[in-house]
Amino acid sequence: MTRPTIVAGNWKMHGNLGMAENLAEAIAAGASESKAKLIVCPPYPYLDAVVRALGDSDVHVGGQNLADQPDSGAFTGEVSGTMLRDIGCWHVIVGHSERRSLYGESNEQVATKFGLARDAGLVPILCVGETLEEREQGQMESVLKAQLEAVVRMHGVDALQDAIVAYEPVWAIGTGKTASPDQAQAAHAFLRQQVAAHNATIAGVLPILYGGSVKPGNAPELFAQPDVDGGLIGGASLKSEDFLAIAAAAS
Ligand SMILES: O=C(CO)COP(=O)(O)O
Repeated sequence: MTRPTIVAGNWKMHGNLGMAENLAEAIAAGASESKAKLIVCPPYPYLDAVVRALGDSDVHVGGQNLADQPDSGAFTGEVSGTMLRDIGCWHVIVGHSERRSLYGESNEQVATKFGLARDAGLVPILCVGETLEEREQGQMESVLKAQLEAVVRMHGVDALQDAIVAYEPVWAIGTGKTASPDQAQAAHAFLRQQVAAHNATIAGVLPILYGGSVKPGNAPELFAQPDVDGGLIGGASLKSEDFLAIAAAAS
């Protein structure tokens, strides 16, 4: 079964308007070389400028988060999936480990956001991953299962049909410590098996990206793993040359 190869950049809370526009323009200029589908996720205030800077390139834009409330209402400081779709986003990251750990998002809250993203017409990028402590205590599989199953329980496995999963081991995020290709493959295969237990067809076409200190140097061996369908890139997505080099590794 064929799955799309996807390389997504999570810019996190970095940059300024000029940097966001320049980065988007440089990525748009190099995107036609890439066989992988490219997505960039800038901070909220720069989304509109990045959508414009990308013009009619094939690069899609995503939010980094969305409200756990539908459409609109008295929710100061929040941004709904409908608003993201309205300004030209096609994707949104849900359940990034920084949201889970720094802002206390539970598996259920992440699952709620996942459903609202889909309702708004966005393709959610569901992040899952274990901490170092959980891995060392042999809990990797149970953590991944709980994070994934919260979504399936709330929305059914069909909700994974137009979705992306990103395996991001917390210990590899921003640490320079990448999962080995074998470690990534084992986690990705486990996640795919979990989905297959509900529906093998959906599992077969579900893109599962790896995230955590991906760089141009380590991307080829990670992306060569059979269940690794691309990457969710943090630090290296802030330099167009690095992001495009990673994209080339996924082609
Ligand atoms: O958190 C990440 C992407 O969402 C990964 O970040 P780094 O690539 O900086 O480790």
